[in-house]
Amino acid sequence: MPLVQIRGLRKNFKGNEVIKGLDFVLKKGKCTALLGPNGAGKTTTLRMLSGLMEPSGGTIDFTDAKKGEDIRKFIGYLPQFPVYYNWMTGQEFLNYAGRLAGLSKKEAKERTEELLGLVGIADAKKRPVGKYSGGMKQRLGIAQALIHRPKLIMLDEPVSALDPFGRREVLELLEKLKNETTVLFSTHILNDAEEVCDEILFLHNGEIVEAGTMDELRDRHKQSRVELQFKGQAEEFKKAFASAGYVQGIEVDGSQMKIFASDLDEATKGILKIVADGEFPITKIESSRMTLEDIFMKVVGK
Ligand SMILES: Nc1ncnc2c1ncn2[C@@H]1O[C@H](COP(=O)(O)OP(=O)(O)OP(=O)(O)O)[C@@H](O)[C@H]1O
Repeated sequence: MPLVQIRGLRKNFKGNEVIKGLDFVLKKGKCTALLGPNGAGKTTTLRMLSGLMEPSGGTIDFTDAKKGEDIRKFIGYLPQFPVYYNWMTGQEFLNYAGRLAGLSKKEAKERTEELLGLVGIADAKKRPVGKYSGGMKQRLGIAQALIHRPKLIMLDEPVSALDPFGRREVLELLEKLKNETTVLFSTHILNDAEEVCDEILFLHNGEIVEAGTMDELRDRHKQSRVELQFKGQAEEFKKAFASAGYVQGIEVDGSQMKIFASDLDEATKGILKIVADGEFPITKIESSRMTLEDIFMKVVGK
C-alpha cells in the first residue's frame, strides 16, 4: 500500500538539471533506503519530499492527505547536519521541538518522555546536548523528527558520520522504528541499507537506476560471485579461469580476482577443482551471492 506516490520529480539549479524525473512509491510501514554516491541527488530529493525545497517539476502525493492539506504534519525530517543548542538538555530540546511542532504543553511533555525511552537516552535527559556522544545526538535528532507522530520519517545520512559504536546504536534504532512509522533514509554505505531496509532505491546522476526489495534486486541480477586472493598478481592467473563455461565475467584488482557466475554451487565446485588441479598460490577463497555493492557497480556500469 503506497503512503507516498512520487511522479516526475525534477530539480534544476540555474538551468542545471540535478534531479531528472523521479518516479517511485514509498510503501506504508516499510523502510526504504535512498542509495547513491556523493552528488547523486539524495539530499536534494529528501529536501523536496520534506517540503524544504520547491521542486522544479513533478508531484508528491500522500495517499491519506485530503486535497490542499499541509503535508508537513505527515513528515519528520532529520537533516544531514542537524544543529542543536548545546546548552539545552535532551529533555528540554525535545520539549521545545514538540512545542514548535504545535503540541500542547502537556502533549509535548508526555511525548518527550516516551521518545527519550524509545531512542534510549532517558538516563541522559538532564545532561546538556553538548555533552552527548555522536550516536546520542543522532538518536536525539531522530526523536525530534518523531515528536509529532509523523506518518513518514526521513533521515539524511543518519549514520555516515558516526564511529562504529554510534553507527550500531542508530542502525538498531532504525530497525525498531520500522514498527512505528514509514522510514526513508539516505546513505552511501550500501551495507547499512542491506542490513535495515526492505526497499532500495538507487540514485545515480539524478536518476533512479534500480529499485525494488533486496530479493527482487537479487533475482533481477541473478549472479553469484567467487572471490579469490592470490599470492602475487591475480592477472597472470586469469586465463586459467576465464574459459570455464559457467564463468560470466571476471574482475581483477591487484592480487584479488572476482569471478561472476549464475550458479553459485556449480561455480564454487568448478573453481575449487581448477585451483586444486593447477596448484595456484591461493591465500583465500570465498563464494557469495551478489551484494548490494556488486549490484550497484553493475547498474552504474563500472
Ligand atoms: N543549492 C544548490 N545550488 C546548486 N547546485 C546544487 C545545490 N544543491 C545541490 N546542488 C548540486 O546538486 C547535485 C546533487 O547534490 P545533493 O547534495 O543532492 O547530492 P547527495 O547525493 O546528497 O550527495 P552527498 O552525499 O554529497 O550529500 C550536486 O551536483 C550538487 O552540487
